[in-house]
Amino acid sequence: MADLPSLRKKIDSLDTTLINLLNERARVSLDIGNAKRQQDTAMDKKDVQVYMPSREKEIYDKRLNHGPLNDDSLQSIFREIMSASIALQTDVTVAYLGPPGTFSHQAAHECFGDSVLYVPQNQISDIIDAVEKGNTTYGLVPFENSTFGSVVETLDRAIHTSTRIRAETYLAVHQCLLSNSPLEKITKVYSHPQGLGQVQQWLSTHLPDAKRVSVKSTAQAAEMAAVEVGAAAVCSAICSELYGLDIVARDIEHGTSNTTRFLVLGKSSDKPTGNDHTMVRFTVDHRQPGALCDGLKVFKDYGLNLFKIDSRPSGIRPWHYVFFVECSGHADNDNVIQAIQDLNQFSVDVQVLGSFPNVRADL
Ligand SMILES: O=C(O)C(=O)C[C@]1(C(=O)O)C=C[C@@H](O)C=C1
Repeated sequence: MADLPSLRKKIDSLDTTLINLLNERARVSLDIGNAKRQQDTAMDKKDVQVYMPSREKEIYDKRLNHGPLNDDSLQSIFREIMSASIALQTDVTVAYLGPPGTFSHQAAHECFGDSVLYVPQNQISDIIDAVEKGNTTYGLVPFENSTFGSVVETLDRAIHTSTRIRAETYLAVHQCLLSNSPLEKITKVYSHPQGLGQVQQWLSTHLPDAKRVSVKSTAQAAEMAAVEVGAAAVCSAICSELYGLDIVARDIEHGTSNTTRFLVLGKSSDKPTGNDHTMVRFTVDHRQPGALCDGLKVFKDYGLNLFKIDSRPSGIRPWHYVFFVECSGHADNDNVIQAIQDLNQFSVDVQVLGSFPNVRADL
């Protein structure tokens, strides 16, 4: 084997080649950005889409990794290459549920990397407002958790939105109990309702008498617990350093594989990849017997698989609901177009909330 100085010389030379290649790639990315702007002259320049989940999936899927780097390491490296790439094409901002240290912050970072600007928002509806008003390029919202279910704040705001889903991303969620008081002195526990829901069994066993207080986010809970004796927060371990709190207990979520699914929102969806999902929102006239059943049957008629159904009160009158349905396919696919057309016969206010590449290997 060669000696250390000559191996390091080899690394130096490879680094120079890598930097040159990365800059060559960056120049092509700048050209892509200009081509996108020229393609759609009618579009407000601000609205040109630089984040292309369909293209990223293609890049990740076709990469032939012969090692010794493992796939996860390579994925992280490419994540940062593409983060720098989109930031070259335009100034990208991503709104997320703040303050820093929330699981949303981590999910946004895993999706967009280091080179974009993250803008914390006080509540989920503010994220959607920011995308709608054009105050941010993209927004990331929590959609559902594998343990505690749908994030109702997201659904309720999604009843009235002109934003479109552009991508989905999943994050493994490990909840911790953070406090500057020992467990036996904790009388109050702050968290987002999802955080409290995911750890309710643990709290019932270990802190049955502590008051549970819902706040706007897990990191806000940490901020509050940091200035109150006897208070704790259910949040990410990252908040320990960020807000100066001790980790009293780790991994207190119920069950295994606690995972949260997030949606990336923008002004438009991306193009089909061949493995996409579409989210549709509609209401039915419940005085018409079988209206919901007939509405759902159209998906079967066109060979579309259904993955998720949610309903939320419409806010129009009591016992009137808005339905959210997630099906296979892309809104530009013929069978999805036809299914939506038929759905209009059985329901009102049908709205496609967006199509996005499916990133789950099991679907
Ligand atoms: O192909 C594009 O549309 C690009 O903008 C280039 C590029 C890349 O760097 O490869 C950049 C960001 C996108 O999310 C996907 C791909």
